[in-house]
Amino acid sequence: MIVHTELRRAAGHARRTLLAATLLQGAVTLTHLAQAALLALALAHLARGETSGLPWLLAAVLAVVAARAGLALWQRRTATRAGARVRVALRDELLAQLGRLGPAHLTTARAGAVRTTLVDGVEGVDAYVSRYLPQLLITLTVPPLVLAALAVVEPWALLGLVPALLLALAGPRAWDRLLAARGKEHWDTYEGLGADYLEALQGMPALRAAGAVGRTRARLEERSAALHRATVAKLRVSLVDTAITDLAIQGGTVAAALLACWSSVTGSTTATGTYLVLLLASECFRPVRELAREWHAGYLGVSAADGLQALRTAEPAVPDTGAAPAHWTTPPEVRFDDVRFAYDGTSAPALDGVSFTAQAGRTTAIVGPSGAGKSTLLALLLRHQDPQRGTITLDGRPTTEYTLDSLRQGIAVVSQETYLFHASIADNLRLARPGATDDDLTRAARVAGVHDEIAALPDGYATVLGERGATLSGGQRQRLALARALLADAPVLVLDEATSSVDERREADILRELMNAASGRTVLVVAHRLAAVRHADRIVVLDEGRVDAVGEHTGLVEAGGVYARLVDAGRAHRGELAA
Ligand SMILES: Nc1ncnc2c1ncn2[C@@H]1O[C@H](COP(=O)(O)OP(=O)(O)OP(=O)(O)O)[C@@H](O)[C@H]1O
Repeated sequence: MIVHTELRRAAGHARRTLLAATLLQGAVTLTHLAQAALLALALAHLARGETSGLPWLLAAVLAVVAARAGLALWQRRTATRAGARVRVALRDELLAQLGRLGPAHLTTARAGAVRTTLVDGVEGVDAYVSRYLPQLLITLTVPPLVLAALAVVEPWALLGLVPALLLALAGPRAWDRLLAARGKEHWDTYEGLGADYLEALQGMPALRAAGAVGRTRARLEERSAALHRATVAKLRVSLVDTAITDLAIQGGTVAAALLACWSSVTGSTTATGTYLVLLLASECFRPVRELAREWHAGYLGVSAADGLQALRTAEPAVPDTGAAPAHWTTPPEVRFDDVRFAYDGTSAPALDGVSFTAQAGRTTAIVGPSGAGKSTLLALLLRHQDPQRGTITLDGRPTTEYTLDSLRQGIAVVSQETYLFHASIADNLRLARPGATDDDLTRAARVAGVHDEIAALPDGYATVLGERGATLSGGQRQRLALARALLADAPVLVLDEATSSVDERREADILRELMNAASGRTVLVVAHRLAAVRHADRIVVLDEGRVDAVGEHTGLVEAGGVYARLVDAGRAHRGELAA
């Protein structure tokens, strides 16, 4: 009978439908009571040898049975509708929250665990809210009413029924704490296993390359065995619950029957009274029995409630307190001013005293050795995190003053990690702009240098991609992601190693086209291959979290320093490849 606050909150998403489902459940229960009363009357008639009224009583029983079938169907449909409403509302809410939390959340939470909460946890809440909760309300109201009715007919029967009912309802509560602990253990193991499987599936190429498939399989087997142990431990406690309930129900019914027989023998009650006690005593416990059954269906929801609450109430890495919409009419200037940022748990800052300006409508390249802080800089611009010191402004306004949604809509990003969905190429492109025409798609794909390859596919833009775009090469995936970002038509375009999987010649072509297409946007490009950024209007050289130099390609090469060393290293690398 555990009612977690999160589950009560979830029920609020379909309050009226749930109320209707509960009332219908009450009506179904009343048909059971009516049937028991009618049968008791029929049996009493038989005992007295009066057969005249019997056909009417039996016809009434049949009518009640038919009414129950209809009501039960109606009830199930209403409960299913309520559950679906709760499920949809909950998933909507959680997805919006995940959007607010941003990628920073997934560096601490495992994607598979979040998936389990979002899919299985929400399914569990549906079962709990739509099946267990209505039954709980019926159980708390109907048996007391039946007892009140029996008190009028045969008060002695209450001597057996009341203690049994109290034991059936309150007895299992002694195990609630243990059950909650076992439930949490079970859910944590279940979530962990889900996360492990997802990681193993996504990392299969790496596991195969490292010859680690066998070891991973053994680890997953051990995890499955741990889940089995947690399930058995949970069931053991749960079965004790059921055993106590069953014992109380059986004991109470037998006690009530004996007391009714005794009253009948001593002549203190009529035949009708005796049959009513015999049949209604069992009906008194029906809601308790059904509650125990629904408990097993809704138990997953109880176990998942903590996880759901944690996800729903998790604090985003940055507060969304800005009010200004990031709707710039002309491309904004992007300015970093004395920015310092250190990741949690690290002492050395990833960026320290970083100041530079990316001019409005121009292309600024950010280069530097691995670990220099380039990706961190872009993450701060997108407010996945906020700097601990300094400000980042767009159009003169700090990023913190813009609403998060509009800020992120105003900045289109193509990163090294492209994500394409299991959908057609056209649908993948239209993610950025659902209203884009076919001509818009073609134009963007041409600039990104992928149109000819798409057109050569048998289904062209209608070609359905495998999961994560698996049917395309790495370079094709990146160019599609590039086309998608161009379609977004955002005033700021960020390319984070966006052409790293594309061969060098094609990269130069794409970037030339891109500069033309993006003219009028503020573009920030991060690229390892310096040939890709040599034509940028301005190059910012980062080294160990600090700005080493800012300038143009020729000037930076002449000045020596980090940039010149990177250029030399690139030449040497190309030479090695050519040799
Ligand atoms: N999530 C994180 N937690 C802790 N430290 C991090 C995290 N991400 C990056 N760092 C550290 O911050 C520093 C800057 O990393 P960043 O990824 O910004 O460099 P980068 O220039 O983009 O490198 P690369 O060119 O290799 O992608 C590095 O020292 C890195 O180890």
